[in-house]
Amino acid sequence: MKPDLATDRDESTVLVDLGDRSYPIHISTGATGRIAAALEKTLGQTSHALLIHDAAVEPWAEAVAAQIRSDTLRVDIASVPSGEPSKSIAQYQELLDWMLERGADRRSVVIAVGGGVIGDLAGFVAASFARGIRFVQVPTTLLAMVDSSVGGKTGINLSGAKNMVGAFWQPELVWIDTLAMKTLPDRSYLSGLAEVIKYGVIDDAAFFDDLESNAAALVERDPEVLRYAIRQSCLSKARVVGEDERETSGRRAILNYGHTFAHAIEATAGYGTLLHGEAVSIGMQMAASLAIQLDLCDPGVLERQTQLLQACRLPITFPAADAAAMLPVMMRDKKVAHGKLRFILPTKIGHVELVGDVDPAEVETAIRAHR
Ligand SMILES: NC(=O)c1ccc[n+]([C@@H]2O[C@H](COP(=O)([O-])OP(=O)(O)OC[C@H]3O[C@@H](n4cnc5c(N)ncnc54)[C@H](O)[C@@H]3O)[C@@H](O)[C@H]2O)c1
Ligand SMILES: O=C(O)C(=O)C[C@@H](O)[C@H](O)[C@H](O)COP(=O)(O)O
Ligand SMILES: [Zn+2]
Repeated sequence: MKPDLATDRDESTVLVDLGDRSYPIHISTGATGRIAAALEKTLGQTSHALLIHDAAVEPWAEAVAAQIRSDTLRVDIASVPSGEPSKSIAQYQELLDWMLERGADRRSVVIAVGGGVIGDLAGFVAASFARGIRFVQVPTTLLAMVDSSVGGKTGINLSGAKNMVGAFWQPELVWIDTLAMKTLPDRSYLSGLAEVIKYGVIDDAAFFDDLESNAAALVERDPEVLRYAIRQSCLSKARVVGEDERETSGRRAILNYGHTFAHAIEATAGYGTLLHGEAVSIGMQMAASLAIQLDLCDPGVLERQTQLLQACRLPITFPAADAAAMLPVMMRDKKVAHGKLRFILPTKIGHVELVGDVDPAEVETAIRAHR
């Protein structure tokens, strides 16, 4: 079925300010009928686009392709199987071979249409093909709209380590149209709310308050509340990425709140068993418990976080969590420095810190608290 591209004209733009790598995040409900003009404005004249999409959003990808295809712009389309296992070396290689076969060159542009899996995978293809070609993010999940399409972290998984192979490679444009979410299943939609709540805990106490007040509307996908949540999340992410693009100063690491636990859960449970956002929800619970154990914050932080996650119907425990299996995987976390684990831990709602040299016994206790 062809998606309805009707617009309600409520649009805004957030700038990711990175000097000559700056780009806009365009947020709308129904502006995809104007994506061709936006692409031309951003990229100038382009003759070849390689559109890589999640198999589940084929109609949306076809609609985007129909908008941009012209006598002067050829659009090739590749469909990728849905799900986390597609962030693999095998799928990456298949796409590179396809790019070569389709005659891609340094003037071609990759367009990623899908959730975080497609954005990360297609972004890494763009980052590495011919040593890097331009790419555009067209996110179709809430999680991709609020997080993965912004900031230029691209990559694929190794069997025992999430996102272990990849590159920082910024898109030229992020095109968010919330109409794409009309077909998004509840489980995937709700998992995106975990990363939304993350911004409240790490960076914006007032936003956390708003989320508490509007949790029911958010779960019901109220369009106005949703656009507000997407915009606030993108503002937070853009600001943090603008301050520390490649996670060198430690500032960007705050976006990793809950992720040391989450990535270990994802890898040990098997990729795709839990959605990334679900693992992040449980990981944030473990991180908040660890912070309380280390006397960094009071239990009220965990209580408020628990209530908001539950109001958003997110999981807060993982009964199969296996601390003995998770700890060695956690040692491969990208924040590990000089062989020591480092965690992003809250001191209060709206503020987190990078904490090093944590006793593994405390980590095990925090994992067990949420089994
Ligand atoms: N690069 C980053 O900064 C960053 C940030 C956060 C997460 N991530 C990565 O993102 C991935 C998770 O992203 P996700 O939650 O979007 O998962 P996903 O890409 O797997 O999408 C979730 C599910 O929704 C389906 N889907 C997507 N759009 C749809 C639509 N509009 N209608 C119907 N079905 C649709 C997909 O087929 C899939 O089954 C993880 O690999 C995670 O590591 C990356
Ligand atoms: O953009 C970032 O920086 C993040 O940490 C955002 C996370 O939500 C995201 O899951 C990211 O892919 C994790 O990065 P990694 O460096 O820990 O693999
Ligand atoms: Zn994440």
